[in-house]
Amino acid sequence: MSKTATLVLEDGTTFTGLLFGADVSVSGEVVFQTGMVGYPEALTDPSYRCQLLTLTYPLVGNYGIPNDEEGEFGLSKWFESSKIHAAALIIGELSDSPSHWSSVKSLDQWLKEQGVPGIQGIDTRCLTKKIREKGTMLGKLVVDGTPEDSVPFDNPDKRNLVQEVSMKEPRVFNPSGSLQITVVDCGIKYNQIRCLAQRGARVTVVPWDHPLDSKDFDGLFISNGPGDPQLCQTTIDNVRKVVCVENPKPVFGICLGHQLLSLVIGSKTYKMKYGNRGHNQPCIHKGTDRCFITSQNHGFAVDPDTLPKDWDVLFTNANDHTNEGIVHNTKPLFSVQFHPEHMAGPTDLVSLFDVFLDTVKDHKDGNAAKTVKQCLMDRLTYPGSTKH
Ligand SMILES: NC(=O)CC[C@H](N)C(=O)O
Repeated sequence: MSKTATLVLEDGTTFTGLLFGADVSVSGEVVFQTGMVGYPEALTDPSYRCQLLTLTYPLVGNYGIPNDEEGEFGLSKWFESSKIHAAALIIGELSDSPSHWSSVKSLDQWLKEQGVPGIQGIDTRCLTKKIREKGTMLGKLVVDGTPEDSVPFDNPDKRNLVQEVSMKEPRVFNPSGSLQITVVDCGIKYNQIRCLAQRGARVTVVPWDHPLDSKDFDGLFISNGPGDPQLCQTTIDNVRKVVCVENPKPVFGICLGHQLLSLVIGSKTYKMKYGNRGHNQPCIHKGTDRCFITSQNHGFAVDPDTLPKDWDVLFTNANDHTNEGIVHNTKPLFSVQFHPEHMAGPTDLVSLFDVFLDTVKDHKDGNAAKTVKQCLMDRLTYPGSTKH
């Protein structure tokens, strides 16, 4: 018989459910994600660190958990990092009979092994509506028998979470690649490394606070990661040294990387009411007006009204009109808020990696006839369109 557990929100609301996974009480920030699939990828995404992740899809775990096999470039084939980073999983109903060719264990078993608790039997629709009305809240999952006061609320926005998840030493992937890309690891998802390496890059992943020197790379990539971007001052200062120069090497940032690039150039970021997490977020590309469906996982956003004059908005969210990307008008610098590389999400914009690496190659060869802004425009224009 499963133990019961209680989810306590900072406004005093409680939800009681059944414990699964590890028998441990935790606290953090309660967020919701609307994806219908992708729980192995989401749970191992370092951007979810210290978050109690609510999945709005009603039945979770039905395709089980795959074996952690090594795939291309020595990266885990199915997971986005080496372990679960979310603090807890909150769901409606747990499937106890997973069925899929790749499944080797149940979600319950995996969470137990990883020391992460889950709670099921929660009215996730009610919980999500509450978060949408009141905004993201702190919360704790308290296992039956544990005194509630012994688990204090813990605000992850007060800590530099990036430092906790970033690699400690530089590491090279695809050493025979021809274009040298330095990747600042702020909590990177493996598929970002894979997307760069698959396109011929030699990828050197460096820790979040690694000093940067343009002589060391042909292009710079800034990864996703957890927490408030304003707490990454060391990364901001390091990136500024290579970006705010007359002729910077090409730069591409994703999610936290987008927020950090924005802070580097003097724009502002803010905490959103409840963020955007899911695999069906529509983003409009400025210039072609085309709408692309994207995967997202973020709680902070860039204020586009604070962009310097030589920068432009690249994408805007069609639901809430928040900023989804920026691009320099003439220099090879751009970044996006969404995840073009997402494994469980749409691949509409995975070609942004091609644009980045083509730009890196052209710059390396002294061949950059077009701005990256124009290259993005060319790539994203509908093939049959007569408009542009
Ligand atoms: N996925 C990410 O990189 C998230 C970025 C940042 N931590 C946010 O929540 O907005």
